[in-house]
Amino acid sequence: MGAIRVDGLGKSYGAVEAVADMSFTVERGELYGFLGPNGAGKTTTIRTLTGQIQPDAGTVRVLETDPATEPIETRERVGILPEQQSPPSFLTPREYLEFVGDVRNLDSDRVSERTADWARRLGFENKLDTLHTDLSRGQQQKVMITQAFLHEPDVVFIDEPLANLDPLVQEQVKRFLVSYAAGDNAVFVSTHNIDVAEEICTRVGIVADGQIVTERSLAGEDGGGDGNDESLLEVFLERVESEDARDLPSLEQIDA
Ligand SMILES: Nc1ncnc2c1ncn2[C@@H]1O[C@H](COP(=O)(O)OP(=O)(O)OP(=O)(O)O)[C@@H](O)[C@H]1O
Repeated sequence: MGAIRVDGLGKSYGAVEAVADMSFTVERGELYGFLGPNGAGKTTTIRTLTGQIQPDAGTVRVLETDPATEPIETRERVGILPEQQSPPSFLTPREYLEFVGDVRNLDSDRVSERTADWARRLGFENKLDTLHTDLSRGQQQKVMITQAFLHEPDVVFIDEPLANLDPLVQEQVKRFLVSYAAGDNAVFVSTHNIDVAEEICTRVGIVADGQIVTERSLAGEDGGGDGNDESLLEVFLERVESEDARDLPSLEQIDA
């Protein structure tokens, strides 16, 4: 019984086949990295897993629930940090997080407590009552991270978790994600950042043309891994390099 189960998922937009016969499972305790080039189908997969769009084919289950038909259950047990989304410009972080807590059925004392904790942890205590429109991109990202974890979800989907964060906060967030997954939760991270995936993920799936082309176990916290010496970057380039990219000159050729 996986925390996330995707079986034969297919999704097209008109003539564009974004995801084709995709299957994978993520267990509790895993920090799973979803790696792939632009247009590989990562966002489309996350959108089906979070009930934002319906699959054309196959099944998706999050905590044994169908996110498209049971969105309320999903909302209470799942956290989402969507791609390139900002908190509402006309609200302050405190107001927005109160709203998120309300939607997720948290009592207001817990919301205040967790808001204060997160603001302290990520260093935005002095911005809690400032309108989002007056916050920097990085400060807005901190609020988005907070909303994803506010209700201590069992499963979290995060698109580019470290976008716009300074190196110090990046380190804190990376450590938090590792410890959160280790606490019997499933953390699913979509990213282009191969180094970060290699550093924090327990397992990665490499996506190309709407399918997982390979999966790899990494060292993670337990020092495990699948004993493969090839770097993740090498595996990535090998598996997703397109015909077009192969035709491009190498950097050495350009220098010459
Ligand atoms: N709303 C849409 N209408 C039409 N085509 C779409 C739509 N959304 C995505 N696509 C197409 O589906 C394919 C997969 O897109 P998707 O956004 O899932 O990729 P991605 O892996 O998240 O890419 P990126 O890393 O660039 O964010 C692409 O070819 C894209 O152009």
